[in-house]
Amino acid sequence: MAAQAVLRSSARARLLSGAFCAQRGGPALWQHHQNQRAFSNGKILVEMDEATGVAVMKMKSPPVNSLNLDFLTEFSISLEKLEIDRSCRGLILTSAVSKIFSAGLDITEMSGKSNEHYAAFWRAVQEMWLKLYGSNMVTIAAINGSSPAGGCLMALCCDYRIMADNPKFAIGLNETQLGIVAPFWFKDTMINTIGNRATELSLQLGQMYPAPEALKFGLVDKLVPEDKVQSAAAAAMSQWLSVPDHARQLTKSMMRKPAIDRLVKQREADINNFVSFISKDSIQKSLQIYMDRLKQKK
Ligand SMILES: CC/C=C\C/C=C\C/C=C\CCC/C=C/C(=O)SCCNC(=O)CCNC(=O)[C@H](O)C(C)(C)COP(=O)(O)OP(=O)(O)OC[C@H]1O[C@@H](n2cnc3c(N)ncnc32)[C@H](O)[C@@H]1OP(=O)(O)O
Repeated sequence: MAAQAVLRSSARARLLSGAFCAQRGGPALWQHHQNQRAFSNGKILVEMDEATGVAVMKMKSPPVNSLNLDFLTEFSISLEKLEIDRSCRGLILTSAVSKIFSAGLDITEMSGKSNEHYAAFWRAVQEMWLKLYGSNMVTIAAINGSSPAGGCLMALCCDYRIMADNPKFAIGLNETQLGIVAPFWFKDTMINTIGNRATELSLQLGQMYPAPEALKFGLVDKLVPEDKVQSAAAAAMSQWLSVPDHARQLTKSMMRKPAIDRLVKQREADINNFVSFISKDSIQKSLQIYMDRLKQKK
């Protein structure tokens, strides 16, 4: 809990000091309507039901909800805002973009930029993971579309995953297919979900699993028809919220703290490692080839 407390208090200090917000022109304010509250800061919409204490966070950064520096900053601010709100007990993470949950890290943020930019970007990716994986809220991913790499990581950070039963939607950590490597904390998150052997296969092959296969591997917990994803997430949430918060939170922390502590201890080294890896000519070339292929498939 100590690392989590430090994280939470430093993030809270930043939030309250407005360091993030000043940079982005001020915090998004709650809008009230009956027993609903909502705020939006451009790429993310949050709607909270005050009666249930459940917030729904919708990623809305078309075309594919790729995780760029702006998105990640807004995501972390939004999450922190919910985390410090004592009336919010549960979070459903989903997408407002049709057919896509999230395309993962924005590849253009990892190509042709300065080392300073890579470092700031990676710090933001770490921050997203630390906050979501370490959240005290019940977190449920309502995966209503494809979810490669960083998108899969976001889903894996949640406590429970419900995916649309459509074989066209795939999920997985496909980094090796891009010629890059999932860092140890991506790997740890996957091991904690599906176990060591399945993770080894999955990561080495850079495997993307169509929804039915993802269910077999335990990468997601439940499949439901596409139009039932949100209602199934709400139903699962009420079951999770029937457990006393303090007991559930301590249990969650016990399960996740070793992985979180590991990154907290090595945060700067991990950033340096990312920067030296991603700035290599050979890696830049691989990413370029992958991006060219993506564009050519049209
Ligand atoms: C010992 C250890 C040593 C070293 C480790 C050290 C450090 C670690 C180093 C690196 C770690 C990096 C970890 C990286 C994680 C990631 O998340 S990488 C991103 C992976 N994502 C993908 O592979 C997704 C690629 N996209 C797709 O498969 C498809 O786009 C889609 C299935 C998501 C959607 O398909 P469609 O609906 O058909 O849409 P389009 O393909 O036409 O795409 C529309 C538009 O969006 C652009 N785009 C798609 N994905 C991305 C992306 N991730 N980033 C940026 N842009 C993206 C795509 O090019 C199209 O653009 P336009 O052509 O319209 O301009």
